[in-house]
Amino acid sequence: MYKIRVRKRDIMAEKFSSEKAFSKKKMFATIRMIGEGVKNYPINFFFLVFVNIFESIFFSTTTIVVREMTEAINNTVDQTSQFWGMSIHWTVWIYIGIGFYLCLLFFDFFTNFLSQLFAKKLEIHLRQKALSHIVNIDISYYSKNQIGLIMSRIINDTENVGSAFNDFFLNLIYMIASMTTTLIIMYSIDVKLASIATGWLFFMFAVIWVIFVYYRRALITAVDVRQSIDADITDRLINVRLIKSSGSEIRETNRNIDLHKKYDTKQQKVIGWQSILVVFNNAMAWMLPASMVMISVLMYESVKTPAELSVIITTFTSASFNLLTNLMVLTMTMRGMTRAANCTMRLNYIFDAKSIMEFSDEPIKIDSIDSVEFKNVGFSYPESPKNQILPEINISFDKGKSYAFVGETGVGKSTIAKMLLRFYDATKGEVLINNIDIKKLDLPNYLSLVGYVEQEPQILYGTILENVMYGLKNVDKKDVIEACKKAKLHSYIDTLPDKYDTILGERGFMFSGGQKQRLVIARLFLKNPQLLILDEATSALDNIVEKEIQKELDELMKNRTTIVIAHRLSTIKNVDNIIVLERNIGIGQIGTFDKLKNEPGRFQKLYKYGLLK
Ligand SMILES: Nc1ncnc2c1ncn2[C@@H]1O[C@H](COP(=O)(O)OP(=O)(O)OP(=O)(O)O)[C@@H](O)[C@H]1O
Repeated sequence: MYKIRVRKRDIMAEKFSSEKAFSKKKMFATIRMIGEGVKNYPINFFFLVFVNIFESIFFSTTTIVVREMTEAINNTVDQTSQFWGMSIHWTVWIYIGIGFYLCLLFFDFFTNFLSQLFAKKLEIHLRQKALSHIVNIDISYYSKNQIGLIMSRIINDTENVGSAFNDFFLNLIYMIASMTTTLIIMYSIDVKLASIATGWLFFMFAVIWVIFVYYRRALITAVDVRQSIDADITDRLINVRLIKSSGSEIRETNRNIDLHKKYDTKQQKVIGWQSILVVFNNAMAWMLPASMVMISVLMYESVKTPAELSVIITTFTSASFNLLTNLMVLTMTMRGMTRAANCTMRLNYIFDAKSIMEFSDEPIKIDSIDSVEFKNVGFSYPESPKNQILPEINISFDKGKSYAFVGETGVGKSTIAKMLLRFYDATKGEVLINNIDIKKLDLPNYLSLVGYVEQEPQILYGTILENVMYGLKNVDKKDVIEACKKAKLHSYIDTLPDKYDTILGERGFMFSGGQKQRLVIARLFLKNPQLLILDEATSALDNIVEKEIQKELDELMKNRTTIVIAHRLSTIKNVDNIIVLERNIGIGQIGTFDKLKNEPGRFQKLYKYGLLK
């Protein structure tokens, strides 16, 4: 029994504009994402937390050193202070202070080192996870989502989650440890003054929180605009031929300037809120120590000796500086939290996208393709489920025979190829390979027996050798040369200075259409597939090149089950069976070329009106 695991029947498209509201769900999602880093790199993380806590405690205890030193200096008898039953001279306090300072530097170095390391590891982990997710997801995801937007998110948001983690999590730990230590010290010295400082802190925290609500929204909007520009740029670069061939360079440049104007406006808002925050922090930074001095004098001038008063004033001024540093840290924490939450939300648009395909838990491997059958197959694209492309279709393809699908444009010929490659599953009925539902097969194993040539050959940036070998195991250069000879490409490659090591540009820019087709054909000679699918493989070529390529294809087709999707007469003339697809009917006619040519029906019309060229 083979179980079919049904995944969520829901294609989630990437969102172009992110949700603005902050929610608990998003916060937990952020923590979960950082948690993935913790799970994968626990030693790095725990050392980091450890040194960070120590750094913050060392920083806060400087207040004690300041207080003890002031007390010792004010002690006119022997210039010592009493600390935990010991009399310590003020000069010794200087050495202790230097010791604390050096420890602080030591911990500061390791906090920085380990935090950067953790952030980068988290970034790499998320990049790999995102890439693995988007190559595994089914092809319909790409009909709804812009490549540029996905790329922008993978590149920027994974990096930002890492750095935002440093801002958020480390500063949070630092702040909690340091603020707690400072407040404990303050309360142990003077409860009233410590309470006033605490009240002050709460007030500042409330104001900073409000500012952050607006800052977050402005930031989300600005990043949305930038990412949609990134997506737009990628799209234009992919289609640079269109820009060049239509002379649209200036129009494109101006369009880009306009798009960036919008980004500029949105960024001004973000910068505005950031500046308000800085001014507020600075205003408070000046006021708190001054207020502490004034309040200390007003409260204690008449009840304490000048020496006691000077100890209180120095200690509280030093402590309030520590608190203010913590407040700066709080701002960074909140900024980090904002960025981390925003990036997580956008990355989750990618991670939450579910595949709509059904995969068997125990996929079946096959050694050969002996039969191919469409049994009661009906199909609508998941992207537009109401539009039925193929009504019920029944047909079987015999081993070693060739078949050609013909029909008007948009009737669903390429859809047949897409189902055989399992880009899509039939909405109704079954596609059977060796009488097994294609859904139950081990897909990589099945596809290793299938060869596919399409109108626009897929060429990757890399050498000719890498491109011919792509997706194949256990092949060497000798085999590649042999295959290129069969595809009549070798003599051309031989004229290139770097021969098989010649780098083909992006999507094979360096090759002509015919050469690209030949490269794909060479790949298939090398692969030696049992099922060959030719989807309008020669329709983009001129007649002369097409004739040459067709010879190579005929050679490739020999004794292989071949399914051709065709527009050209020359492609289908020699196939064993022609299948005529008709809209809303499905298969209208089947027969050899000679039979259908002489039989009244759709095929004769296509033939007579020259629709098959
Ligand atoms: N991803 C998709 N989502 C929704 N509809 C689609 C999708 N891909 C194709 N279609 C529609 O499905 C129909 C059949 O497309 P298909 O590419 O199979 O036609 P075809 O017969 O090969 O056409 P042509 O001869 O022009 O290449 C078309 O109407 C097309 O618009």
